[in-house]
Amino acid sequence: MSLPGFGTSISPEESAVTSSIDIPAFSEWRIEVPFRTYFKFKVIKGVAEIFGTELPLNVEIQFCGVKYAIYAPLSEGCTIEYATTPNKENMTNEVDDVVEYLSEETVMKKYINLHLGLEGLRQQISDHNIINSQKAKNGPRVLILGGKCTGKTALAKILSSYALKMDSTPILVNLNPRDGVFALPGSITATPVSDSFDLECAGGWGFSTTSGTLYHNPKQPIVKNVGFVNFDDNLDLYKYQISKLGLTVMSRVEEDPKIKSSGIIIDTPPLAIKDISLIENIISDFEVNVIVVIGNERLSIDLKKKFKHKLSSAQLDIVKVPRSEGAVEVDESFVRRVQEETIKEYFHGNYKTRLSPFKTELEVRDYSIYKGILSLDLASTLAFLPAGDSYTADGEGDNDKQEENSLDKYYSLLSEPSPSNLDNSILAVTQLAQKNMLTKDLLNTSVLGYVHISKYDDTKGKLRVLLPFPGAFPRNVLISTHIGFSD
Ligand SMILES: Nc1ncnc2c1ncn2[C@@H]1O[C@H](COP(=O)(O)OP(=O)(O)OP(=O)(O)O)[C@@H](O)[C@H]1O
Repeated sequence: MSLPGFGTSISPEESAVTSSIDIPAFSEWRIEVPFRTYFKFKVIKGVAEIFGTELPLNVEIQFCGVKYAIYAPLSEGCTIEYATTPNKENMTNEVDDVVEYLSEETVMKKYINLHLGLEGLRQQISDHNIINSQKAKNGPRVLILGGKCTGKTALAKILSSYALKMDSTPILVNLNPRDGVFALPGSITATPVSDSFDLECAGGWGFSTTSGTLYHNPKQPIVKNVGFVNFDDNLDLYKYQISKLGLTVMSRVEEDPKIKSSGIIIDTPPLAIKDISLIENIISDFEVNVIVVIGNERLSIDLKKKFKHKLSSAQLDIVKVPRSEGAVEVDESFVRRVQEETIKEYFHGNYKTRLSPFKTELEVRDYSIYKGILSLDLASTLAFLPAGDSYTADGEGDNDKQEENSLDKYYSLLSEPSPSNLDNSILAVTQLAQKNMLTKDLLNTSVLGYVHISKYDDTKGKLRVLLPFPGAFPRNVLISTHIGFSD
């Protein structure tokens, strides 16, 4: 058992026995569970929540590979019973210790105040919209900004979960392609949050409708492909996809009065003032009217200077909130492991929901496969072109008319598929049928789902493919991502 406020380690052997802990009111119990350990627990008394999602009473919950805070939001506090066991799926008997400590220094009250401010706006707008249905207004469009691992995603989860508790349905937008939010890493998504998150899933989000009808209500995201985990691997493609996602979200908002008054919550990759043109794009694409800056005074001052005109005309509010001490730096190997778990779960499910993926073979010649261009590769390609020439997917020269249909900054056709560029990779299946496809359609399409290529047999021209469910595979255009995975 730990002393409040001090980190200790629980080794899985010593804790085959169940222990319990009382979390005092308005404190959080921070836990870091490694991938080789299962942390099983249940709330046996009081109310407990993780990043705004309330935990059920007396129901066993299981985590592995997470850094979470269990918060007691009510004055009676709560009691948790827990035990740790080795994660057998790792095929090793080695286990790692869980790090845990109780903290009274939580920022949750400040985050709840922020939520209450947003909820006040939603109520005013909802009342206005009932009376003026012809001139209905949009709910708050909140952009969360901050440095690396400052708890942006945790705050996005808290604000969405609390909005849901007040019967709102905000759209949660994830612009960080490192995270797979109801989709695979390498994408940006927008998801109406109409039910709670499934914290036991990789990343703490839940399944999407691609997995079918499940134990926990699956969500239906709008997905745009980026194909990279680092947003600046091709900034032009990233910005383009953000603007297309913004258009889709803003038209979705118009179709549904509840979503319209609930507003939008946007999570971002770590951005600084040097990324101001990207920040300006996001603000205009999603009509952002509230910016929340986490723990970075300099950034909030710089933004206030930059958007002075919008602040004075009350078009924009900039709010600074403190960073939680619990938000910890995660290393590259941890991020990669969460990405792998997200991909594994997409095809195979998890311990609670087993899915039945389907293996099949496809003829490569039946498909057009495109691949996102890395900015670095583009720079070297352009360096080899004679002056005045531009590279297009059709291999034709440059002129004004072709410019708008040109893919040259974004995608190139994989004209020579090979094991080196296809084996162990993820392909996004677009909504585009191959027939009569225009290059600009490829940029504007959304992602229908993903497949995994385990092997490309170049002598037979066949791809060995894993699909999330059985059935005929649509002859749609495919986009090969830079996301590797071996099943
Ligand atoms: N209060 C907290 N207690 C314990 N862990 C926390 C807390 N807040 C956040 N974390 C954890 O700290 C890590 C970093 O937080 P988070 O992912 O929210 O930051 P981020 O700013 O979105 O990161 P990135 O810069 O990678 O986008 C995550 O593993 C998250 O679960």
